Amino acid sequence: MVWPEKRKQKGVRRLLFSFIFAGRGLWYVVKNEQNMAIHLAIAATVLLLGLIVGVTPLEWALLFIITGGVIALELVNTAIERVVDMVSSGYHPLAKIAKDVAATAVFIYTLIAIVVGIIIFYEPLLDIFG
Ligand SMILES: Nc1ncnc2c1ncn2[C@@H]1O[C@H](COP(=O)(O)OP(=O)(O)OP(=O)(O)O)[C@@H](O)[C@H]1O
Repeated sequence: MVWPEKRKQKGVRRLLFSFIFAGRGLWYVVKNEQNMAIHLAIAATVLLLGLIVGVTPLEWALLFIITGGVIALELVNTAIERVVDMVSSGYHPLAKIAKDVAATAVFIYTLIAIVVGIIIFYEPLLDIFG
């Protein structure tokens, strides 16, 4: 099913509606999920740190992949949580598995992001503060 306000649109306007819906989704998660605020603050800090220490183009690419990846996974995690809440009333073992697995995906990617961040920033920060 396509939402009526988008179905009416064609071409570029339809694309524009997709961006508007995506923006609403992002805004919803930022407003309602404390974890997302934390992820965004860390992403901003990491990118600022990248500017300060002057990372290479390849390192910039990695930083965007890890920070964007954590944010994208948190969005998918929230979407899964909402769908599970919508279809399950009360406690259900499958609801628990779905939410736990989705949360684990965010957790594992976050751990990987931390390791990549340490690899990139360890030496430059040691040079500055060591
Ligand atoms: N309907 C349910 N049935 C069984 N277990 C559930 C159900 N809803 C949540 N749980 C369990 O409680 C945990 C927390 O669920 P919740 O919906 O609060 O997710 P959360 O990760 O804390 O969400 P948020 O990111 O909004 O804080 C889940 O990981 C799951 O183990």
